[in-house]
Amino acid sequence: MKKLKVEVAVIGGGTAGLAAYRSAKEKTDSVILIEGAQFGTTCARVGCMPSKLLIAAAEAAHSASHTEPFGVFIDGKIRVDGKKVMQRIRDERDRFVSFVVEAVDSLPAPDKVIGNAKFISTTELQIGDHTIVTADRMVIATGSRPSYPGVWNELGDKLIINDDLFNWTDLPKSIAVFGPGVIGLELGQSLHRLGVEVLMFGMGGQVGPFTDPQVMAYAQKTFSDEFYLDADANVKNMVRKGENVEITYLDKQGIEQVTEVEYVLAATGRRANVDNLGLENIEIEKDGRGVPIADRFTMQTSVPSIFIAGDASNQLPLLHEAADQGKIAGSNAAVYPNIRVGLRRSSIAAVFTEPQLAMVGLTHQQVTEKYTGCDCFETGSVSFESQGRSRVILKNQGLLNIYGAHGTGRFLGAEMIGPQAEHLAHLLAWAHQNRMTISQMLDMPFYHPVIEEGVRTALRDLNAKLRLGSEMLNECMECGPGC
Ligand SMILES: Cc1cc2nc3c(=O)[nH]c(=O)nc-3n(C[C@H](O)[C@H](O)[C@H](O)COP(=O)(O)OP(=O)(O)OC[C@H]3O[C@@H](n4cnc5c(N)ncnc54)[C@H](O)[C@@H]3O)c2cc1C
Ligand SMILES: NC(=O)c1ccc[n+]([C@@H]2O[C@H](COP(=O)([O-])OP(=O)(O)OC[C@H]3O[C@@H](n4cnc5c(N)ncnc54)[C@H](O)[C@@H]3O)[C@@H](O)[C@H]2O)c1
Repeated sequence: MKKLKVEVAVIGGGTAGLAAYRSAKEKTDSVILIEGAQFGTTCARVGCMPSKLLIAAAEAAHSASHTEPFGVFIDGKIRVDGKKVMQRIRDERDRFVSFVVEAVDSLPAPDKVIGNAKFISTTELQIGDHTIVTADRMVIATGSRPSYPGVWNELGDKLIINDDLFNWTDLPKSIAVFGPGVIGLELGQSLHRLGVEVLMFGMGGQVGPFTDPQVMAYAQKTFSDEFYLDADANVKNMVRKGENVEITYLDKQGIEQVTEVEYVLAATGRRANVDNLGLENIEIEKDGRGVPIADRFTMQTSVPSIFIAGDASNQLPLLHEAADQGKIAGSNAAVYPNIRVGLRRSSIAAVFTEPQLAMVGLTHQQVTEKYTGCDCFETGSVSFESQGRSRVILKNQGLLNIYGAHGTGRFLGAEMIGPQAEHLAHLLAWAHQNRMTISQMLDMPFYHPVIEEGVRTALRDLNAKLRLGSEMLNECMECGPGC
């Protein structure tokens, strides 16, 4: 058994682990990075990037087949070549992965250890069956994996997760997607737009990441209008039938249906990779899901010398959060016990469906919990259905709800479904981090005709409800038509 002794050991070589390694390395040379499978990151290999590549192909197919309302006709058949679609996704994905792998290759060889890490004690790790690492401080950055009912494994290779989909060499004819959450919607809608027959089943009515019932209802209707989506499905049975899966379910009218699909995609949420880490060998405070509890400003767990970052922390499983948390955790592991609070940005999340979905700042649920009882907040809204620029480009679907505080007039948060929500969300997140009031946001420039004018309408609505600024005018003469 090889023995290594270091100041800082980072477990997991994904986005959070790499950020932790880099920031620890700025403070001490005695750092190792332990990777259990392969470098390249979840984001590049099976997450953010290949999913956006699939969405891009779907958008191309969808735009090409929706030109007629503009008076533009494509004579002849629009053909989706599944093999070519998947080839581009895999090629581009491999390119993104290669950049990460190249960066890892450039790190000093002695700093990298390959093998699964397990805690023996708070200062000792067993790596595979070959190395014992003694480290004064550790960072857990082991990511997450899909979580689904174990009984589905009986479907064998007909049950897939996101990782499998991006290795396809062709598109299937049909798929049942379980989980209309972020991953299910992005992948399910794309496959539908590429000509795959999609059935989507949810649980308890949840659609997307929303907590605002109005915005969620809008999303449910919008996606249900496009493909079969039952957000509170009653699936009676699911069995393998040769090369297909037979699903028996009650449809939305309560009538039993039996259908066959080529694949079942489990997109029913993710769980932190902390269950195989030997945490039972150390006394560390965990939440109900067995995830070490950590201070979100320092990423320190209840064992002062152990820090956690990225999806493993189960705080906000997003790429930029993994990078930020990794930086904080790595830096604090290096300077412990003189740990510092790291930069925590305003929260922002975007889902790349069409229409896009986004959340900024406090969610509706958080605002309601914090401000109910004192009648202290209001909601300003805009529908994108009549919004000028959105109508011009025929992307006029969506609803934006913005929350603001009485008295201070401060912008608290927003949830939205709508055109270019990824960009609107950034504007709003920057305003949120700058602690702007609704009036200050309204003092900012708005061009015409742009989708951002819709944000202005919601802000005006909100200010009127907060009884700040001028009364809401239904027809704003100076704004330009349809703003
Ligand atoms: C389909 C999909 C789409 C997504 N799209 C987006 C998006 O558009 N935008 C966005 O912000 N986020 C997106 N995400 C989320 C984002 O990918 C993750 O939040 C981010 O990649 C998490 O990084 P991480 O470093 O925590 O984990 P990872 O990158 O998974 O790294 C963890 C590493 O730890 C290793 N490991 C695990 N256990 C051990 C062990 N015991 N010992 C040693 N090593 C171990 C793993 O092999 C892995 O390499 C998406 C995720 C998915 C699945
Ligand atoms: N664009 C992005 O930023 C992006 C894209 C993909 C993933 N992600 C990250 O990955 C995380 C995980 O995404 P996810 O989609 O796996 O989880 P999720 O929590 O967003 O969605 C899971 C969905 O599955 C449903 N569900 C649970 N059990 C079910 C069952 N048995 N049958 C049917 N439905 C069931 C839930 O009600 C929920 O709607 C996200 O929270 C996000 O942080 C981000």
